[in-house]
Amino acid sequence: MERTRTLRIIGLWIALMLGISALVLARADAKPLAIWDWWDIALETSLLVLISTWLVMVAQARPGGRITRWLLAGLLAFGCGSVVDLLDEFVRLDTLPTGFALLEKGPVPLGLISLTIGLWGWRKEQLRINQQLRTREQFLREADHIDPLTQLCDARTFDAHLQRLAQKGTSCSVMMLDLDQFHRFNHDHGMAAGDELLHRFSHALANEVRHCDLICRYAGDRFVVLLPRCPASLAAALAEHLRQQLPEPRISVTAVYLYRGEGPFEAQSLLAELNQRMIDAKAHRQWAKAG
Ligand SMILES: Nc1nc2c(ncn2[C@@H]2O[C@H](COP(=O)(O)OP(=O)(O)OP(=O)(O)O)[C@@H](O)[C@H]2O)c(=O)[nH]1
Repeated sequence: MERTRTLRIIGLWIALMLGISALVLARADAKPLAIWDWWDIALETSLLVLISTWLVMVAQARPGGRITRWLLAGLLAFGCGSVVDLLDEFVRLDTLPTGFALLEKGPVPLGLISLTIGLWGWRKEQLRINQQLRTREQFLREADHIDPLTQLCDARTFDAHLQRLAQKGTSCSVMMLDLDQFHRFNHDHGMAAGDELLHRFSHALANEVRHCDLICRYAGDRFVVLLPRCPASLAAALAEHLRQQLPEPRISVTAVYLYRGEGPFEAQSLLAELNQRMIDAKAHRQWAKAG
């Protein structure tokens, strides 16, 4: 469809160029070769080449419709004016019959008006499309269970992915990170500062894992990372590294992980085991602090 339209536009453009040239050259007096301005000729010719390129680009890139018609009509009119400007280098336009003055002065302003209307419509169209995309993105976010504060997946998405991996029997490590005494941080610095911390920490996490890994905000201050085909040794190193990514020295984070080798496994029991590890690690931390 776009190809046919492009060919039609190119055909119309060539016909217009030839028609105007034939009309002008047949009636105007030629200028002597000695006064031809080669710089102007080169400039006017390159303008025509540019306009031809724009015509092809608009015809190919835009869907049919009113806005496209304004743009194409504007470019064609502007192009006709440029053809006359180029001919002006070879013939004396003031020797043309009076009616031809329109051909010299009319197309460029008309073309610019038409282009302006087309561009204005294009802008409005783009704003509408952007709005639609934002709405669609919002819908997708909600449908895909994205946490609005951190922009990470939520627990449901994580459970679904873990379940799929468990059924397939892909080896993986699963990590859980939980902020320590986050309620105190909220209490001391305010909920807004707590939100900011969660936001920045989730960004830091996202920057540190591989593309194939999935990070989720599992609950308030608890994050989980699903690491397909990640051996336990790598998970251990990553847990230590991620613990250091907390962008706030007044608080710490506890990280635990589990590894499952090739072969189907029970997703729920893995999560239960991981939760137990977290409880043990927190208790150990409290105990060490008290001691
Ligand atoms: N600022 C902020 N706080 C949240 C959000 N979601 C949950 N919380 C807070 O996170 C805190 C979690 O409390 P706990 O589960 O006791 O965890 P903790 O205080 O980190 O204690 P430990 O995990 O035992 O170290 C609560 O005070 C919640 O109010 C949130 O979106 N923003």
